[in-house]
Amino acid sequence: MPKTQEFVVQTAGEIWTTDVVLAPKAMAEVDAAAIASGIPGYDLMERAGQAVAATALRSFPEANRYIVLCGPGNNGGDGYVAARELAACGASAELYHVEELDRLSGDARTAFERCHLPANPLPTYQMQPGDVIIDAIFGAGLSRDLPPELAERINAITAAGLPVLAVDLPSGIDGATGEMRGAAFTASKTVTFMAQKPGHLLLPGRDHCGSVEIVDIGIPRRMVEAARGALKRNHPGLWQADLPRANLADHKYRRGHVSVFSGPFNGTGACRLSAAAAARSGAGIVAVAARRSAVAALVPHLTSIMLHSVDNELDLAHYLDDPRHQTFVLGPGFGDFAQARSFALAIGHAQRTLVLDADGITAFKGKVDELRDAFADVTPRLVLTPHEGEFHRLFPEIAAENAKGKVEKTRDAAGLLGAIVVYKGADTVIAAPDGSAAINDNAPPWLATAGSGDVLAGMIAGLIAQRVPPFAASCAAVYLHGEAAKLAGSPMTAEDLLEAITAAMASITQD
Ligand SMILES: NC(=O)C1=CN([C@@H]2O[C@H](COP(=O)(O)OP(=O)(O)OC[C@H]3O[C@@H](n4cnc5c(N)ncnc54)[C@H](OP(=O)(O)O)[C@@H]3O)[C@@H](O)[C@H]2O)[C@@H](O)CC1
Ligand SMILES: Nc1ncnc2c1ncn2[C@@H]1O[C@H](COP(=O)(O)OP(=O)(O)O)[C@@H](O)[C@H]1O
Ligand SMILES: [K+]
Repeated sequence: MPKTQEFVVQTAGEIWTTDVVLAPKAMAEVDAAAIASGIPGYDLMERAGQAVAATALRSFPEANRYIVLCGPGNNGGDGYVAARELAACGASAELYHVEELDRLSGDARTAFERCHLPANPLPTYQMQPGDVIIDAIFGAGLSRDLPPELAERINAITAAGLPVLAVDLPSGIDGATGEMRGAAFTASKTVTFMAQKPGHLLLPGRDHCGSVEIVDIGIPRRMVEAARGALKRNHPGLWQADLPRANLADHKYRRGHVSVFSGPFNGTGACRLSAAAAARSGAGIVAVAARRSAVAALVPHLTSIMLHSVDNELDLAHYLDDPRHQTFVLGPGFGDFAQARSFALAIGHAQRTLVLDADGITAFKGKVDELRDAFADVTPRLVLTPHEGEFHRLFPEIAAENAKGKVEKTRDAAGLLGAIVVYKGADTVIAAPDGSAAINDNAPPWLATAGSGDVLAGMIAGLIAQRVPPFAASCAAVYLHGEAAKLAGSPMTAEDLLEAITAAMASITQD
């Protein structure tokens, strides 16, 4: 079974786990569709505000005062409902508004009018120990940087260390991209509605949300599911069914062959990490393909992993004559950019599958078209695993589009290249040319250690070699990589990470 989720939807005690991620625009469309279907918009706001009040009482029972900060839109509307509910429960609730009250309209105005609590301008708020801030200033409608005086106020509250419960999103965090717009609250807890937004999962947004609670406010779940589009939170439910199952009729070649290219004589460690990771991920045979000058360095370090001498393009052509050699890793520690390019292109033209990492990515700086043409196919045969620096190097125009977040950038790169792109980091995004995308959030900080990227490239190849489709293989490998790091614990070396792959796989596979 999939592992338990950190995110839960609560409906009258019922707990619903969901991987749905909706950008604010998609959420607004769902909202509008629900209202068009006959559900009054104000009812949604009532349930949202009541859920916030319930969470405030449950999570911060020790509060002296609940300080509800309300913005000019529907996020503020949720705040007025929450304040009313808290006061009705006998709690001390005080209201502060950030804009002129005459700007309120629609459901937010109704919520304000039904609240019957005095509302004061935000600058009159005097912080006191024991205050709990309910942040209902901006949510999905944040459209620009915060005004400087509001940013200052938020920073002062943060500096005072008062606990913050955010409504939908911490104000200042862009729900679509996770970017901070001038300043942002750092919440202990965030209550959101129906589905996660990219800003809850992408950095820095994720670090500002605290724990995220997803509340069902009565929009039919089928509407949420129908709108989910192609963006998901990465978790085993997405790819578990694609993972290979042990089959008594298998032989080692049927369980997949992975070839990893080595670097030069003094740079063979990276390829050995990739090769070992491919083997640990279940590939039946793994081979290192090395330039002649590196063979002597590799011989003492390889046992179950085979070694082939592939010195030049002619050797590679012979190697590709063997139809069992289907899946390749090129880049970790490779060095020679010209040869990296010619090898990668030859693999592409030979209709094979390639995981291109590290130096293999950098080698195609300014030459993305050649790579795309060599791997052009109906289904992607190329997986690219750039970290931020490599992504900027290969896709400078996409990287410079400041209005776009990591999901859009990864999708654009995948579309441009016709490849699966795994844009690494603490919030790795995996995207396919058809727009499918997943955000990963299980990687512990200690995964950022030398060689862990080499391990990931090998894991992806190891799964692809076992016929897991490349997008599913990439999502699975990224998730298992994070799980393995958690099992290995901190501090961790890339070798420790390798050791933990088996247990990580066992923890999510059924057999
Ligand atoms: N989805 C659901 O199911 C439900 C969602 N609900 C709730 O609705 C929320 C979304 O409401 P929303 O669309 O009214 O947007 P919201 O975040 O209140 O902000 C818009 C206001 O802020 C202003 N503004 C923006 N940026 C600004 C800036 N930097 N500096 C200054 N002003 C700025 C903007 O002004 P404008 O850009 O128009 O000038 C406008 O006045 C959502 O987060 C959730 O809490 C529930 O009630 C019901 C069910
Ligand atoms: N702060 C972080 N928290 C969690 N995981 C991280 C963090 N930074 C990087 N990672 C992950 O660690 C791995 C590092 O890969 P890479 O940068 O290629 O390192 P190397 O080249 O040393 O192998 C990637 O899988 C990346 O997603
Ligand atoms: K908010």
